[in-house]
Amino acid sequence: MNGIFITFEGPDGAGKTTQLKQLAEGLKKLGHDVLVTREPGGTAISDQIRSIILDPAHKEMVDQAEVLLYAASRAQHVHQLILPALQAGRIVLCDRFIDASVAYQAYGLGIDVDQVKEISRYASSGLQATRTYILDVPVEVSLARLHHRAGSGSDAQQLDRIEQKHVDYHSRVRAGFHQIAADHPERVRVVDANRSEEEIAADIWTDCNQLLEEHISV
Ligand SMILES: Nc1ncnc2c1ncn2[C@@H]1O[C@H](COP(=O)(O)OP(=O)(O)OP(=O)(O)O)[C@@H](O)[C@H]1O
Ligand SMILES: Cc1cn([C@H]2C[C@H](O)[C@@H](COP(=O)(O)O)O2)c(=O)[nH]c1=O
Repeated sequence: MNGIFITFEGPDGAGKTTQLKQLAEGLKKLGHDVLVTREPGGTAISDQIRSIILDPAHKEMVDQAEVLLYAASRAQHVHQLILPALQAGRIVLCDRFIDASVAYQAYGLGIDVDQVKEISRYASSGLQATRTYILDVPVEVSLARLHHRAGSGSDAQQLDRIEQKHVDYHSRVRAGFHQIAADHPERVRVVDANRSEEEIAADIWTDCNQLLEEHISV
């Protein structure tokens, strides 16, 4: 497979989408063929599953169903969209991937980490990201950004079922991301996201260009 698979992770509202878009624009300007996608979502079926998972009315959803719905969305996304793009040599930038299942469902909900990883591995046929940027920010900052976005102008939206969870849950998720970074130092870069958009983008740009140079020279 010739393409490069880059994922963005971190707590809700950390600024992943903002940074992913900036990186995509920069890479496109250099002439790279970039696919921007997200989880849950990315295909028609995966987007329908996303609506079921995130609907704030679905408060009765059991943990097992949540894990399997994220995995089902991922299975469709990986096989229909991501793998063909990587086989065509494209750079795939994905807003969340398997680390989100480990952080939110394993560390957040308390489900066994290995079980969540095994289900995700099956769903993705073992696909792993080449590089993962974890945007790290104190939970009170990311939740404040979310509330600000929810209440502002054209971006206005209701908080989804996961975003509405208690601050203690979001703190466990953040700690989970820290553990993932410690477990995978070769793949994961933790980026201090409690800075300006420009400072964060500059760090990601530097690291990503180095990654591309390494990839080309292999
Ligand atoms: N560095 C930053 N400083 C201050 N505000 C920011 C920064 N980056 C993004 N924001 C703002 O915070 C809000 C959340 O940003 P964004 O949508 O990029 O986060 P996200 O991590 O993708 O959120 P979600 O988890 O909901 O997908 C937006 O209103 C965005 O404009
Ligand atoms: C892939 C994935 C996502 N989540 C959570 C994380 C977020 O709260 C939502 C997705 O919303 P976003 O605005 O697109 O970030 O879903 C999860 O719990 N598990 C996963 O595997």
